[in-house]
Amino acid sequence: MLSSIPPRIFMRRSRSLSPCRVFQTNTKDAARNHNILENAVANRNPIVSTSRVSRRGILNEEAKALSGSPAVLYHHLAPRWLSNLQDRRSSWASLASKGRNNQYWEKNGERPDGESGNTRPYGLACAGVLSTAAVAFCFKKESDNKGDALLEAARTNNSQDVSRLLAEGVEPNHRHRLGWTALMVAAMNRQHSVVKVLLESGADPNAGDHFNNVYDTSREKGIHSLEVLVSREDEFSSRLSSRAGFRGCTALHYATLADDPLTVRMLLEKGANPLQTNALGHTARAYAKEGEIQTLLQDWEGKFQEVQAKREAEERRRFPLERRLKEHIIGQEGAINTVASAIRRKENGWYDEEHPLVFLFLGSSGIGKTELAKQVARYMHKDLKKGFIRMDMSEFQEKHEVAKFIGSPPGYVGHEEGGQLTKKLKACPNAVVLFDEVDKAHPDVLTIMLQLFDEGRLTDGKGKTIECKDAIFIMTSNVASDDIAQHALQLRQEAQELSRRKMADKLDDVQKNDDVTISRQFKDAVIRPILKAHFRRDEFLGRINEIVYFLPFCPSELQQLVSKELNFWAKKAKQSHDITILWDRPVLDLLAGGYNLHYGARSIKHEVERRVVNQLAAAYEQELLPKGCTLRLSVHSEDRGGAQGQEGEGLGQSSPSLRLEVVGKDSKAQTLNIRPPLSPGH
Ligand SMILES: Nc1ncnc2c1ncn2[C@@H]1O[C@H](COP(=O)(O)OP(=O)(O)OP(=O)(O)O)[C@@H](O)[C@H]1O
Repeated sequence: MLSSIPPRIFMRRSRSLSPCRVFQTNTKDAARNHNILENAVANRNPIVSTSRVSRRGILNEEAKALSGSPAVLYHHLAPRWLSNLQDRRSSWASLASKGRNNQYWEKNGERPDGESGNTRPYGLACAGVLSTAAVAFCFKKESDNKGDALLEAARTNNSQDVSRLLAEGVEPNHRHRLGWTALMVAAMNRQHSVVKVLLESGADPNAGDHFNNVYDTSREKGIHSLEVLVSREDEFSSRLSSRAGFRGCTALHYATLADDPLTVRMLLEKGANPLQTNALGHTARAYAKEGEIQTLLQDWEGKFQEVQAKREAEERRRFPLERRLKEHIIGQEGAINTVASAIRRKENGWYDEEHPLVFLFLGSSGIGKTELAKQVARYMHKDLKKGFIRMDMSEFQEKHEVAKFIGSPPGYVGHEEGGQLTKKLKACPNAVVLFDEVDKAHPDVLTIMLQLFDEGRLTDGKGKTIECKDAIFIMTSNVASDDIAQHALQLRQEAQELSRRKMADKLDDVQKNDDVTISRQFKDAVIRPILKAHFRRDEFLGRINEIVYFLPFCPSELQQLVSKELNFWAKKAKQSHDITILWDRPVLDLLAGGYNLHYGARSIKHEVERRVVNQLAAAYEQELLPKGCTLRLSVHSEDRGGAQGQEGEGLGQSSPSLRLEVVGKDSKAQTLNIRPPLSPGH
């Protein structure tokens, strides 16, 4: 029977239990401590479920209370282990005898096939395999595993061994197979000299623990929970609760839990971030006892915030928002500058704090209105998902749909659900909120939006008020988009005419510039009246901080859009099929010809898919593209019909078409003869 117990459990070190001692315990104690494991399973993560952070919840109170007396600790823990082992042993035996080996054991041993009808031999075989697996598992942690030796030396405060191992090239951030680092072990066990050596050797004080709790880790790693518990207590610390969540805890969190001001100070001085939170969102200070560590962390948080603010300001100066936005958005310089300036005013405190920032993005479809809003959200909230709220206002065209927006009042259907906007704003009151196609919203919805823009707060159907003065609201609309596009095209034509004339007159100040600016006069005389007629309320338009104009793309921007698309597909071809795609400038011009003013960048995407990606897919299907080949795209304009089937275009046309060639190792190109998918021979 004993052979089915992982031998590792018998090999616990002095701090825990020796095998003989385990079995010397009296059964009365065992009964008292019975079912600890099951209770723990039933209550997986008490820390998550309680909103209040408590040291007591995370520290293993039993061990903490008894830590001063090893003898008492032994007597306390021994029955618990005995009872757990007995429980496990009987459950393994029963599983084995039923021929239902569990996942853990399947991982460690081979399950014989085809023995479903003969459960007894299978059960015995399993028991044998289980014990073999357990032995193998025990020996897996060999002393020659230098990374693990480092962890062990950190735990036992053997700074000489730590230094030697580091000098031999062991990675200072080496992790235990269950997720923690040597620095965390040393911090939790108050091993000051080891903490010092590790920090000096480059151990990262901000690395977070991958271990969450015994049960999650057991599931994730496919290791038995008892085994995980033993490892955590033996190789990390027995002072911590097996149920609390530790994922993301740094060495600073552990030093705080260990109530060790010296280590806390050492870590802070070596760059530990006191504002860093664990997976539960708690900083180290949340686990500090009142007193020295609490004050120390509070002081450093203040210092850190100052340094962080300075660093961010410096970063903004070095890499201004305009440049960041231009990395993702082609053209639309005027729109980018307007938005970036407004955000800069807000970030630097040069704005009206009583009102949120409100933009109206105007322009035709597919020219980057939504994309700009997304990039602003990304800048403001990094990659935080809830920092960007998108509301499709065409869903709020009817009067009764106001309820969907902010929630129904008490007694009405859907009251409990709450409103779509209010729910999301509650989760992130300073989000970037996009109201797409705002012109489609019902006037009653606009009234609510006006209140939101005006007061920077919103009351939901349950009567709860959400303060959102720090939010950024962006409305988009296609209203007046044709007028804007026509005006921009006209301005561009005039600018080109002017530069042509200047060139002809050999004047110096010729500007080769496709950028045009919508004139104030056009805005006042054309756009304002259209908006007024549409929204029918001056106060609504009056609350908009900036009306931002998006203009149709000029030829050079279209080429950039085509390049962006081709690069996207080339990357995909390389990653998925090891095919290299090359193209030249005329290809960009040819594909840019597919631009449609009404569909914007979407028409370019579509053109690239139609003329390039469809051909690639057909060629691949017909096995014309061997793995590792190079494919060249070029424009072919001879009046000889072109390679049959290329792009599926007709024969005998003189209009330029796209040619796909495979370039061989000898640099010779061979035109692909792609059969149209519907050809009879296919
Ligand atoms: N200026 C641009 N630079 C780069 N990509 C763009 C640009 N404009 C549009 N796109 C791309 O085209 C697609 C559609 O763009 P977006 O959603 O921003 O259009 P929109 O102006 O909001 O149009 P709609 O009014 O139809 O919502 C996106 O994939 C986007 O990445």
